[in-house]
Amino acid sequence: MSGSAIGTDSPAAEMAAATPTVTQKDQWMVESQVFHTYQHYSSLPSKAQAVLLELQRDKHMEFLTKGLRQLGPSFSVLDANRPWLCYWIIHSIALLGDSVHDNLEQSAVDFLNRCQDPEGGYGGGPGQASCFAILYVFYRIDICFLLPHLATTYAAVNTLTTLGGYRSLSSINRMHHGGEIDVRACYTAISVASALSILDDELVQNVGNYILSCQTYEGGIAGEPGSEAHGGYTFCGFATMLLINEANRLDLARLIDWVVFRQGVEGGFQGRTNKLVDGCYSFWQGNKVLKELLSLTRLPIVGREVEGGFRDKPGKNRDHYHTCYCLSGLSAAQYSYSEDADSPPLPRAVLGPYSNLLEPIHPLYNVVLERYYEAYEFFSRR
Ligand SMILES: CC(C)=CCC/C(C)=C/CC/C(C)=C/COP(=O)(O)OP(=O)(O)O
Ligand SMILES: [Zn+2]
Repeated sequence: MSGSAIGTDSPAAEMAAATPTVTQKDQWMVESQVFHTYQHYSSLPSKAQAVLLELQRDKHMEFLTKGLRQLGPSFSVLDANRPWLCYWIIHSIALLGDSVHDNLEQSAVDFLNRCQDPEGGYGGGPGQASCFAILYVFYRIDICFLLPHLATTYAAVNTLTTLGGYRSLSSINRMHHGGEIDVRACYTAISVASALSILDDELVQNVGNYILSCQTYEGGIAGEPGSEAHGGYTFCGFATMLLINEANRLDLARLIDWVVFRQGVEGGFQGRTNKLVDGCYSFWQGNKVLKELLSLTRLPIVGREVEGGFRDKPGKNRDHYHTCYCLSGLSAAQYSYSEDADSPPLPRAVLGPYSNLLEPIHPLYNVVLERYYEAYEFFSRR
């Protein structure tokens, strides 16, 4: 899909003509150069080097589909993160403009359905409560005992939105009671309620006051009142304030200052003061939500381009979380200059060849934009 976003009269044709042939050795040279850059805090790769940074879509797809298959034929691996793994992998695949095979899609929908609590919300997997987990492990009794949780509910709803279609969207029961208290919980609850068109005054009551109480003296937002400001929670807090139309209550000038100063000289963002940059903050901090900052956004090139997948920083192992958020941050940066989703980004907004262009995301929910529209249509009519 990404390729088709390039118009015939697009300046991408110019860029494509200028793109040199890239060997695997070039790829490694560029990556090791960036690694060197990262180690010594000097400068970003030059334009000539950047043009060699071609996204290895096939390798990323291989890594991602292998990850889904490793969950087992009915996603039976015992891991409380399975709804998150589904989201990180399936959203990454959608960002690459690809889709999962129909039988894997069916397994994902069935699995998430088994994680769903009859009262609403999703747990980390069927059989997550300890005594029932023992039954599950020893007797393979999939009794669907659930411990619904806001974070896994967000992951499940975003996965089902990304899969799209009647089978997937109609499997969501739009009810849930209770939950934990912090800024991530505010975001996951408000994001899910908004995406499913069930946001109401009762749910929104006091949420803005709570988030205001988490904005720190530095200007960023902490997970709880009195804690340190952090990029992940700053995204959650700010996105929530936008979703409930209360963003202007925050001290936006200090918030912007805080985010700008989180950008490292090597490109990319650190999550908090005096910490190292990490690829996932390219989404949490570099996202279009913080629009004023977009012209400053640069991505650390942390792809494991030969084997597929992305990682926190060079030297670390690849994982599905960082693959999801590096690709999400990359997409946000690529579309940062675009006025609307219908006009494809200019080549200068796409690091490397124009074929690196990913699908656009909805910056508040972090699902591919067209899947968000489909879900919006679906739920706003029910
Ligand atoms: C919706 C959703 C999933 C939200 C999650 C938001 C998020 C990423 C919160 C970050 C939590 C946190 C304090 C990480 C610090 O990890 P660290 O100390 O290992 O990292 P650091 O050195 O970069 O701070
Ligand atoms: Zn990270």
